[in-house]
Amino acid sequence: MGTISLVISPILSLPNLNSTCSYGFSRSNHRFPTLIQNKVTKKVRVFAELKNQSCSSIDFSDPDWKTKFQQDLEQRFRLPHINDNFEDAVPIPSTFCLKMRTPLTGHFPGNYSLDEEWHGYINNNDRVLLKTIYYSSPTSAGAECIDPGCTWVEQWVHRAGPREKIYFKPEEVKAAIVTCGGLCPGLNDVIRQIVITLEIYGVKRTVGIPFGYRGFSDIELTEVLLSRKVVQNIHLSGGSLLGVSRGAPSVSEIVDSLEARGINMLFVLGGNGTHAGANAIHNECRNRRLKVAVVGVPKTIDNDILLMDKTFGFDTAVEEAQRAINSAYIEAHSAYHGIGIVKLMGRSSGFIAMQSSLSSGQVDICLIPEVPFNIHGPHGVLNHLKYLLETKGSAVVCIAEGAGQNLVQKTNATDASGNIVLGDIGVRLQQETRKYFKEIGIHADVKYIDPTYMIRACRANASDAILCTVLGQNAVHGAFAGFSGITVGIINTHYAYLPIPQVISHPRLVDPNSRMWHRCLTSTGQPDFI
Ligand SMILES: Nc1ncnc2c1ncn2[C@@H]1O[C@H](COP(=O)(O)OP(=O)(O)OP(=O)(O)O)[C@@H](O)[C@H]1O
Ligand SMILES: O=P(O)(O)OC[C@H]1O[C@](O)(CO)[C@@H](O)[C@@H]1O
Ligand SMILES: [Mg+2]
Repeated sequence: MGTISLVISPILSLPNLNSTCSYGFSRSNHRFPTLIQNKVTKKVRVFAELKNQSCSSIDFSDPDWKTKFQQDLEQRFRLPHINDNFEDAVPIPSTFCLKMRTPLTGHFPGNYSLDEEWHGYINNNDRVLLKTIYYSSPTSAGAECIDPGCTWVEQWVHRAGPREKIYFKPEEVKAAIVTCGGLCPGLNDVIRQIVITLEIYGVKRTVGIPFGYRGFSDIELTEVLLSRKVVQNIHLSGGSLLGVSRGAPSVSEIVDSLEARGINMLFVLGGNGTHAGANAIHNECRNRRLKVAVVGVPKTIDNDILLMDKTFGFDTAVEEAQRAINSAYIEAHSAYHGIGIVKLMGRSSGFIAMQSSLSSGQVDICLIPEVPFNIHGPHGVLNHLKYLLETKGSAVVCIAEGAGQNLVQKTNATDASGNIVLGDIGVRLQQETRKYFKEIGIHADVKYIDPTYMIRACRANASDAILCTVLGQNAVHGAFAGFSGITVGIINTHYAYLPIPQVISHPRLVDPNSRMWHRCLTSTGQPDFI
């Protein structure tokens, strides 16, 4: 498939607020922007994320800036392929059948002609449009602009799905699946679909690596044989059939283990840390000239992976959070001057808190990491709670675990993967609320709910189950197509392959200038707390 480098590619452009240059106006105190002067817009906000990108070095007075910019992006979104290392690798016709084949014969039923015009595979030149809104001005709500004039630039990424030609003979494949990081609804659904799809291609050897990357080095842990029969019902429960862990052996140890086990397809389910690991494994395999396809499937209830509409597990988390919020509401509503506080997950990003608040319609105050707030003072949260008790009689607060970290004691601790252990803002807010109302002599009945692990451990809801199914299948198609160092995601409701570094350079964040955050504010009716 020399097509990888020869594609007549639609031009790719910078993709997302969270990973691109972005010019626009923020409604309130975004924690990143710095103000710079600009001829066109007088003042534009440039998000710190662009430090990773080339935008700051673009000379917009150059008439060719757009072309140069697009060439750069096309390069960045090019999918790494085993052909890069094995130029003589010869593809074979896909063994993945789009028409039903009978399990007994392994053949297509009749009426399938090879020269049929429609064959249903994805063409390597197919693309998915990353951005679908034309912003006529950087002042438009949520505007994500590349240049100060907010020029329209088409942004394309590679469409996911089965290719006509494959780079692995199924009988030579030993595939492995590993699930890392924290739990997330849908892990079992993805494992199941990967196993099933591999079998459809004709793979006979698929194994699960137990307890995340740890399973590669811990000799007490043995790989689990996986088949359609083994995984048939695993999606009916939450968690991961294979187990998860944080912390890991070195990349070199992992690749030693891959070599020793004869694994040549590795499916890695995890968040940004796991994907950083997957990319490092992919690079190490390249360095050692091993023909191994490493494909990620982004997993995180936090929804903090760049470029994607959402990650699997997020929808379920939002749905499950409704129960906690509703309980907090009922408690608060049934008490004299009741205040219900719910803490939801979201280490760096407030997506779960924002969407759960929006969805429930029962939240009066939503606090997320991306938007600074004060607890005390005339504009503080407590003063607004007082107002709510006086006017409504009760109040519900939904707070993300990563919110207000400047207001809690730093722990200076990290978990086994190196993630910072956060101070408990939920407990702090609860304590401060009790103290405040006691001090001002107003009765307040404060109830605190922390449902975090209950939300993470449940099985995927229907919408996530479908997402998992498509992602799992596409991960296998990507590996067979010869891509490595890639991940798969849903973008504007379509499915795409992306080079791993493009989605993990930093966590995806709620944009305080986005329509969604503004909708949340409209719904809660909360003021700025600064
Ligand atoms: N930069 C990195 N390079 C190699 N491996 C990494 C890197 N960062 C994390 N890992 C490994 O990836 C695994 C998962 O990382 P982590 O615990 O951060 O979870 P995650 O994938 O980010 O998921 P979650 O969303 O649950 O935090 C761990 O085994 C960790 O050691
Ligand atoms: O307690 P654990 O397993 O380290 O996981 C906690 C973290 O995992 C996440 O759920 C992401 O998977 C974060 O929201 C949270 O901070
Ligand atoms: Mg992480």
